[in-house]
Amino acid sequence: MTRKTEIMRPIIGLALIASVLQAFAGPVSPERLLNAEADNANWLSHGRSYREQRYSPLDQINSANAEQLGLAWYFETDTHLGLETTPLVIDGVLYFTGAWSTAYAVDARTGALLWKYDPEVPREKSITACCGVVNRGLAAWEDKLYLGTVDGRLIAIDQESGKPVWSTRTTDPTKAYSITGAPRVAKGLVFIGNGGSEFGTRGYVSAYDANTGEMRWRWHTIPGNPAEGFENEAMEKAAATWNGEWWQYGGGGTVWDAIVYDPELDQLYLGVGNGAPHNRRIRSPGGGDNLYLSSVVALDPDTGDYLWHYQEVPADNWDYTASQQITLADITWQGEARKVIVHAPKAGFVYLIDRHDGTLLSAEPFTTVTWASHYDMSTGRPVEVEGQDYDGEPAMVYPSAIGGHNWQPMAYNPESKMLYIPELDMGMLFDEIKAPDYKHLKRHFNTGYKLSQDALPQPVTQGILKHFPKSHLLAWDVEKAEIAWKLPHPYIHNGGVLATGGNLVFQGTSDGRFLAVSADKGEILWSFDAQNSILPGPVTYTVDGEQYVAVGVGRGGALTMNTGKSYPTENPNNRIMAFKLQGSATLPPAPEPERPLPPPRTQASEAEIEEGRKLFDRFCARCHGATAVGDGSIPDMRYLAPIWHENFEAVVLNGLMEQAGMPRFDDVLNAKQVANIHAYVIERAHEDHALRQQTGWWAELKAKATDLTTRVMAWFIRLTTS
Ligand SMILES: O=C(O)c1cc(C(=O)O)c2c(n1)C(=O)C(=O)c1cc(C(=O)O)[nH]c1-2
Ligand SMILES: [Ca+2]
Repeated sequence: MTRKTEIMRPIIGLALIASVLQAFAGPVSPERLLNAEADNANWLSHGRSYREQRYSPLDQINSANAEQLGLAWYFETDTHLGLETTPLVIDGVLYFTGAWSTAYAVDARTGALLWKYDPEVPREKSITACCGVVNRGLAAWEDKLYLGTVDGRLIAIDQESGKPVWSTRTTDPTKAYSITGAPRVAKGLVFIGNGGSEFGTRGYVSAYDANTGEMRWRWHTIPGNPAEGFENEAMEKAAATWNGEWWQYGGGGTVWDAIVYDPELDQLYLGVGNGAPHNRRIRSPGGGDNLYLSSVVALDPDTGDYLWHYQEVPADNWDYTASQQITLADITWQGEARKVIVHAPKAGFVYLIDRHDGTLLSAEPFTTVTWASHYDMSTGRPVEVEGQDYDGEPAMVYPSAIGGHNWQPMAYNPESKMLYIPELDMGMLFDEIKAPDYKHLKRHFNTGYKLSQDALPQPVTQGILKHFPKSHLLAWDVEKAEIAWKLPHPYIHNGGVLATGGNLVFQGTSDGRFLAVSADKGEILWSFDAQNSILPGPVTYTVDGEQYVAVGVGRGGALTMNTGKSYPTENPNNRIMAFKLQGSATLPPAPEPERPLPPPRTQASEAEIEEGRKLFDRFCARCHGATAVGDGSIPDMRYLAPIWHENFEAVVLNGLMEQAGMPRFDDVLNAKQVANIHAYVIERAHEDHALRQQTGWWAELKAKATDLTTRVMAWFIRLTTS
């Protein structure tokens, strides 16, 4: 080596560091987003980079020192209605969202609040948020952040001040649309979809100018009424795969979570949702694949023109959305280098899809799957199992409508080619409502099967001991298309995943533990008691050279609201918690739950209470929980204070508490029916109270089981208390 190069070396080094620092500071420029994977200090977009792998190379916290992790700080939001957010981390600031589509900015080192932006969503909107008034996060572009609101607005916020810059309506307010997903940004455009298929909507994605909010294009995922003409050729082609008058029911296909830009191939991928109603015989009598339901669709990001699609579940019948996280990877598949989409949606298979043209390379089950035996690789189509379509006969189907994996983010390590999936191994009984009895209700679930606590696996008839609902953290070897290891969790519906270069995988659990797990072996190395369930995906970042891991804590969303609480103390407000090595902050003790005594039993007959139970299952359980066991995010019907019993009818029928988010039900219920629901709720309160009066280990176990539910537990309780 010459003397000159020896002198040059540190100078070049310094210049490199300076240019890297420059690239990684200030507004979130297009270049910064394209290079997000190398920007270890930050978490610039929903899935960390455009490839949405949720992998960070940071290794200061690693499998050798993870047991020294501790709480660095926590930030308490002012609601308890569910936290599904993935925070963005931009130059020392965390930007995240909470219930009612509220956005927050906090100091990444201390958790101190910098600003809060509340878009003031009208509270009556809660009725058409299928799965809670939750929000999964923000997108950043230059000096702005983008927020989708549960009432269907897309809002640009100034990053520094938290003040709105522009706002636009992306949905028709007279229809049951909602937004829970994070917007995505690329090429100066903000992409946003919506939810609402359970109520009967037609899905679409829109692109808006990031600076002005002007709409550039909109692409519907399914055809509308052919008599009104088709928006494009893709819709005309799709219409040939539908029958009947599907547009009367909306048809579905909402893009409520995954939208991913592929900078290498300059394509935009949509995860398209389920059919509306779920029951295909009502939705499209006469059959058909019902394109583009349950498909991954590729569009031209500039124009919204259709490029290709792959339909994972033709003629969806089970709420099998393809909306779940889309991850981009470069792998070797059967000896060839391939650019693939790695997808593990509700239907229970890991799909490898070629990003060039949508060719299916592999589809292998990662959980119990009974609806299809396998995929025919010559056609790319699933082979459905007879009887699983619940045509005439009820059928226990795996996965359930919640899916083998839902919105909880997974993580993919591009070095080891390992995918970490928060899995749910659970089935559900589909019991069809036949076409003449089916009534479409505007503000309520329209599934085409019975919504009942009896939809749960029944121990005797369904071999429950073999098929007790379970949940695992799965390590899936993508190139081998098989499970590498499985970490079982004690309860269902666990949180999203983060993978790091420190041989670690982070995941929160339903029973309130935040875990560091060794990535190679699946061993729990560290665990923290977070006092509440953890559902979203964690993120990691550095400030002043120190690595942090942050995660949202709090119940809410489809599954916890329906299955009840799995944490024994009262749920505190939703929080963001950040951890670091030697972190020494502590949480105040969680309060004990208050359990007011139930009022005297009513005069209602057994038949009336049973009628109340059915109505509760149909209209109330999706938020207040099966068997009226609440998850703590909204009032638990077993522990209502006297004032709510006195005003029960006014609350349920007349919207007395509408401004707090409790919808009115006078469109579907009358006073007599509400009285029956009330009688059922009081009965459940007495059952619960009696259970808690008993002593001994058996009684204790049962009392515990009433909170630590899963609906199977609910069934068990009903059996053992009746
Ligand atoms: O079809 C739809 O429009 C739609 C929307 C959403 C949503 O926006 O949250 C969910 C679902 N479906 C869904 O099927 C589902 O399991 C689900 C879970 C959750 C959640 O936040 O926990 N949302 C949704
Ligand atoms: Ca759905």
